[in-house]
Amino acid sequence: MAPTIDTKTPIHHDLPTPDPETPLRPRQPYKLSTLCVTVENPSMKDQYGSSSVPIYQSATFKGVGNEYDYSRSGNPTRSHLEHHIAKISSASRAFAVSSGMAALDVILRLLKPGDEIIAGDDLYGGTNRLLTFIRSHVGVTVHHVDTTDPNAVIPFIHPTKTAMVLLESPTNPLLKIADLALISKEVKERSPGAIVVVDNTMMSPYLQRPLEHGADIVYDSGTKYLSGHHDLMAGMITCNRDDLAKQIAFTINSVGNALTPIDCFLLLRGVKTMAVRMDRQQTSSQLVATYLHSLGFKVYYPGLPDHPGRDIHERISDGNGAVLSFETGDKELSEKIVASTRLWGISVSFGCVNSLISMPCVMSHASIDPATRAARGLPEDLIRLCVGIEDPTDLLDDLEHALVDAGAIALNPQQNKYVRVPPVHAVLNKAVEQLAIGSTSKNTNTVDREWFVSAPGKVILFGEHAVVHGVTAIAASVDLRCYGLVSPRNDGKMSVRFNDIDNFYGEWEVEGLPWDKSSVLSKGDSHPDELDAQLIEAIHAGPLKELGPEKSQARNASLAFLYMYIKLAGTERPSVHFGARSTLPVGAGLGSSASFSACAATALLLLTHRIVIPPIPTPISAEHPHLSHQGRYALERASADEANRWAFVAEKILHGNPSGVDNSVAVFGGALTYCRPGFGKPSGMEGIQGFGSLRFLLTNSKVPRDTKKLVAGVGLMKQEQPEVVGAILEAIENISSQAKRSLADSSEFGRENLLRDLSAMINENHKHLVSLGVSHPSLETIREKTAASPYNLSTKLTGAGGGGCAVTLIPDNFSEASMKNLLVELSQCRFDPYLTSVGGSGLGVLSPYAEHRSLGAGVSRGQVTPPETPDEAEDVPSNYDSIRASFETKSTSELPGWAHDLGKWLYV
Ligand SMILES: Nc1ncnc2c1ncn2[C@@H]1O[C@H](COP(=O)(O)OP(=O)(O)OP(=O)(O)O)[C@@H](O)[C@H]1O
Ligand SMILES: C[C@@](O)(CCO)CC(=O)[O-]
Repeated sequence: MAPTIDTKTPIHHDLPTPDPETPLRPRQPYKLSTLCVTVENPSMKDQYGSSSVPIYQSATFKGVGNEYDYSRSGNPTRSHLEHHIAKISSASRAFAVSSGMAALDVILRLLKPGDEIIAGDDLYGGTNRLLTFIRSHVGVTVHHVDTTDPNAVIPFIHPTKTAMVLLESPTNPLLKIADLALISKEVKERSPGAIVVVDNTMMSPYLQRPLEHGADIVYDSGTKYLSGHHDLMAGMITCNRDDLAKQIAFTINSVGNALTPIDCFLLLRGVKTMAVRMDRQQTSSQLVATYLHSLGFKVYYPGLPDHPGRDIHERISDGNGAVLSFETGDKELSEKIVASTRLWGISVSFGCVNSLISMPCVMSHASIDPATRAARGLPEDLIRLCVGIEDPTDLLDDLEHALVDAGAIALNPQQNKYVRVPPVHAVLNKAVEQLAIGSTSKNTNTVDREWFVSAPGKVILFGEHAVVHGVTAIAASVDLRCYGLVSPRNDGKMSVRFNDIDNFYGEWEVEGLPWDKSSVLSKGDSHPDELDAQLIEAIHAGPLKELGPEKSQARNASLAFLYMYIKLAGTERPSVHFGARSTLPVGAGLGSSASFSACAATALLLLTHRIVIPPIPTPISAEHPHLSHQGRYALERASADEANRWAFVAEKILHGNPSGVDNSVAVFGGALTYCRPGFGKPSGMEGIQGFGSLRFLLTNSKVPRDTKKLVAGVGLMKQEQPEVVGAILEAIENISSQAKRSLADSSEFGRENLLRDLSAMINENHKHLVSLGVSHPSLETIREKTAASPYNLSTKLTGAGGGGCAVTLIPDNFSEASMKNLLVELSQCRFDPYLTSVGGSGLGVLSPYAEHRSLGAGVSRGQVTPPETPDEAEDVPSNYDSIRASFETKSTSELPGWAHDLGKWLYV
């Protein structure tokens, strides 16, 4: 069957420039983006006026001598697509086939044995593979040359033998630029019969139309930008020469690789949005390229000022596209970066609305053998980025996290910005970490066994108790912290000291602990959801058997620590001491247990190398703006997540049924909304802005209470009166979500309105907590005192209630004199009032690097002997100066300043 395509009559492009309305108001031709979205073919009007081209899903058409008879030869949906692509490609003819490679195959069938091709040396791997095939099976000679240099092409042009010059610009993946116009001219002058073919996939017709620059045939993989969604495969061939169009149509019809009607439909739909997609994608690409370039990576992108082909590219194209690549200097490092991204999908191909990352040498270009890759200058460590339409901030943030996780960049605390780590160091550092992680030998490095950590307490503004049952809570860190220090012993014992709980000291033989009652967790394993009841029982019956009910606080804290020690240190069993100290009131609703849990978990995770501190970055000269760092993020997110998971384990031991909000604030700091998983709705935490500017008064009623019991009490009430409690939970959820909205829109909303609304919500939330039975007369007294004239303040209980602390919102216009009076009044009632700021840093670790330590600040070995401490420190190597003695003897008020002065703290 002959193709139905009429190759003689050029396509009449629709949407011609409109006539001027008056000579004074000339009208411009429509822009390409308008043409892209307007799919109209004046010679194929739809009988029903459908606004979208219908899918003619029919293999055959009835009748004889009609325009369409068999879909291999022609199909109305395909005709529409071909007409449209021709229109936006400055072409008279277009052909749609089943893939980009099918398009090239059709084009290469123009060749005959003995012909010569000149092709680029940085071609897509699939192109290369097909060229190799036709070389051996058709007897065509292929010359690979650097087409970025027209002078390199000229010597290969033979007046009669050169049948085809195959060009790509920019090339994939090195983004080399070929002067399509100049090469076309040179070829035509020297070998008039040669055909110039351009693979335009990297640019799409929206950004580059090589037919306008002298090319004879252009092809595109329609799978990429033309369709834009990676939901179809297609190839497009365009040309302006009838002789070539005839041969191409003949081949497509003979081979039967024309595009199916449904794919034609999808492709046509995709093309309509191509202009907006490409605009967004290339704007983001420019940001990504600039960012990587500023870090000192070798970046290939024509939008960068130092790109060698930039001038030529600007002349022949309308934009820089959305593919770029960069070198890291090390293949292994590149593999780590690629594996560490979350938003950037690891995938071959490009042109999709989603961003992709790949390593050409192991993916799209793997079909080129390594020697050839090397000969063509394709770096093995090259990473290709294909930028999508996601928010560029997220793309940059994800990339930055991947670079940090892989060790390619690291925070330079002096400069407070990320800088590139020279590749050798990055790989070495990571190798050292790996070694440490993989080590099973007893740790002999003393410094490796001293870790000083700290974590903040929290104030819950809305949603305590309800959060345990799936309601969203709003909480923020407070400027009171727990500190944890793990330090070495060398006598086969392990010990704990809890200064804040009657200065409790406990000591055990390491080998005497109930190791056999615990299943050892492998390095990569997470703790299961359920606590190991057998281990808990064994710890109670063994190491803790002497601690009676009067020592329940110490017993619980020791249990939490021993449990994690046995679970985490099972293979190493280091002889260490752990001390905890807090500037927070213990058991008062300000999250003392969560900050203790975060400290104990983190110290143990560092001790057992399950989390590691990022290597010290080596500064480079190039400045670059830090994208996400706001005084935090010096500790990697993965480490923070792991610390948070284990802090939650300790919280379970201390609390019974914690929601996880307290430990999340202790680890991540700031202010956040938190919703516990498992309630059939979106869970997790989200940072909130606008909280940090609020002022709060915390008042400790000093009435002791037990969070575990209070939480269990609400749980019981829920079981007994599900409807009553359900309604309360719903009301609290409404408060939280309204508060979240108000805080998020505070600038629009107005500060005064925000404070007024928050006050009202505080009162309402407290009433619901009263209904849940978790208030206390002392808390009601604090409420009355703060609500009375002239203060008129709103107060609610915070945390578990039943005593503990109340939180009062302080309006901006609250006078200092009133504050003074209120503080006096509350103190006279024997309460402890405390003005606090919220939203500070989360988990912190004192940097282990000598460069970050302040000499002398913490050194006290031999100066002070901690009370009741055995002399085990004598066994510690003499070149080691522990900070333990000072840690255990500083007064609570001195503690934060002393810790701060020890050196650089790295925060989550
Ligand atoms: N500095 C510390 N040293 C040792 N153990 C501590 C320390 N801080 C808290 N704990 C442990 O946490 C327990 C207190 O937890 P509890 O949940 O009752 O209070 P909270 O966490 O301050 O209040 P909330 O959970 O309502 O915020 C203590 O009994 C102790 O076991
Ligand atoms: C009472 C509670 O909601 C907050 C304790 O600070 C318990 C929890 O969420 O784990």
